[in-house]
Amino acid sequence: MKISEMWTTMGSTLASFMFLWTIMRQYCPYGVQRFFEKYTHRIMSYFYPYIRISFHEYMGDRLKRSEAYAAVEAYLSANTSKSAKRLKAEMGKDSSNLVLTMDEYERVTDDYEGVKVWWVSSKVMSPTRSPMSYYPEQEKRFYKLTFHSKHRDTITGSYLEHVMREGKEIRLRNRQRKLYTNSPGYKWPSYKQTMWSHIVFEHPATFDTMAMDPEKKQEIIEDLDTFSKSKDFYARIGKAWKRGYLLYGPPGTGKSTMIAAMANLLAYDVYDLELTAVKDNTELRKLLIETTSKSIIVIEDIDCSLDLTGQRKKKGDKSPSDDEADKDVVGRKEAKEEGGSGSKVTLSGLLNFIDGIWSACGGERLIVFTTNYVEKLDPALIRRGRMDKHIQLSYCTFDGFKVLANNYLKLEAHPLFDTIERLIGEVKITPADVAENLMPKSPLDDPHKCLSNLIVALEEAAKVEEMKQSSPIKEELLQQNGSIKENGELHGDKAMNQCQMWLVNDT
Ligand SMILES: Nc1ncnc2c1ncn2[C@@H]1O[C@H](COP(=O)(O)OP(=O)(O)OP(=O)(O)O)[C@@H](O)[C@H]1O
Ligand SMILES: [Mg+2]
Repeated sequence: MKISEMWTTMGSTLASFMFLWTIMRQYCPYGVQRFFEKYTHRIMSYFYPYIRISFHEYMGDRLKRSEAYAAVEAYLSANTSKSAKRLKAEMGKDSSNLVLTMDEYERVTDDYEGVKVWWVSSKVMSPTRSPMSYYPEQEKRFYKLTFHSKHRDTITGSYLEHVMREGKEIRLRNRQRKLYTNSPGYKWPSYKQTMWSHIVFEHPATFDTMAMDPEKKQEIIEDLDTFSKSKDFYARIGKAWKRGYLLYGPPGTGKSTMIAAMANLLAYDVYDLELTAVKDNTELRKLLIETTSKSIIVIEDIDCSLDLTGQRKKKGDKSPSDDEADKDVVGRKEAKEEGGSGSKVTLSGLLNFIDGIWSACGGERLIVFTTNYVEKLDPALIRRGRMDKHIQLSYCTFDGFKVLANNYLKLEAHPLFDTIERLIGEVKITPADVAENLMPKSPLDDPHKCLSNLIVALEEAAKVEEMKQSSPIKEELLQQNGSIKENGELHGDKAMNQCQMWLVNDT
């Protein structure tokens, strides 16, 4: 018998067998079905000497996207996009180029040390849980690798290691850094939907553009650098690879800017956690699990986010100076209660979030809190181990001013610098205020004009300081009347007039 005839006979026999099997299945008891399936599989594998390995996008309870799947995706996008015929295009890093990956159900080949392997990208739709369920149908994507069984050791050993290593490197190179936020409001319950929504992170701040004491700046850079290279060290000392930073200081001193600079220095993603939008401690934990490594988890204005500060205080344990800040906290809480979406996150939930058992998953993460009122925070929240490094950001110094002058006006020296150096040592002015004065307001504003604006602002602020010291008028009174600061801007004239009026009334 000719070979072609043999194949034809075999094909038709198999087809008849499959047909019979389909009919039999309907009437066979389950046990008999299993028995047949098991042996069919064995017979098939005897004739079919190929091995298949699947890489599913979500494993287990689907809490996290599989790292292996992501690495394979990156590897294939770089190595096989030239041979694949159907491709998916996505915007790559810096939105400047397109990244091509294999489209679904596409098949490509790869060669490794003379061994040929096949990759197929595929997906299956998982059925909904019940006919009445409002869970949408889930897409389960996966890549399937097929190779001859005689190459088993090479493929499961060095080839897969090579794919993972290269895939991870490509992912790091092509990664668009992201700024995540936990979006409030109702979410359609779905396994696939993540707890975070994101946009591309494109903040231009760097440590070079930060106005602060140069030594302190260097110390922070070194600390961050050391942290990012300390994987083995953390493993050796038995600590989760994460570090807490507490940034505190008056408004406009650069806390948020520093977070952006940190993210840019280490090329990390940023997770901006809005605590008031987190329903309860369980949701907080889910959010934590969904963060990836190489990221900064930020909770801004931690003192205002929730009433975490007052929970351990007994009634009547308040100092009068606490009242001002407390108003903010209470105000927000009341607003939430009115809206009916109050958060049930507790202090202990937050403490566990930072260094509970779950906090170790993922690794290489910074947790950053910012606050204007460090003294109002619960000591447990900011103890070393949770918030390892406390960084105070303060009013602008002359060194800080020089950085800003260089950023805004490209000036390294100017005859007016001496005056500014003298004045800036006498008054408290935030870098945000200095920056605003240095900003050219019209095309005709030259550096001399901008520096003069700053000098005027500094002189007015100095006069106000002087009057405050020589009169019984309290600083709070001035600030309550909104005379010194309105929307974060320095209003010297207004403040001066107010002071003079009060002085006249006083005498
Ligand atoms: N140290 C600084 N170096 C450079 N620019 C700064 C610095 N501090 C503030 N600025 C400028 O002022 C603006 C406000 O700063 P930023 O938002 O970082 O202040 P903040 O400390 O986070 O204030 P808040 O406590 O109100 O959140 C920024 O856009 C930045 O341009
Ligand atoms: Mg801020």
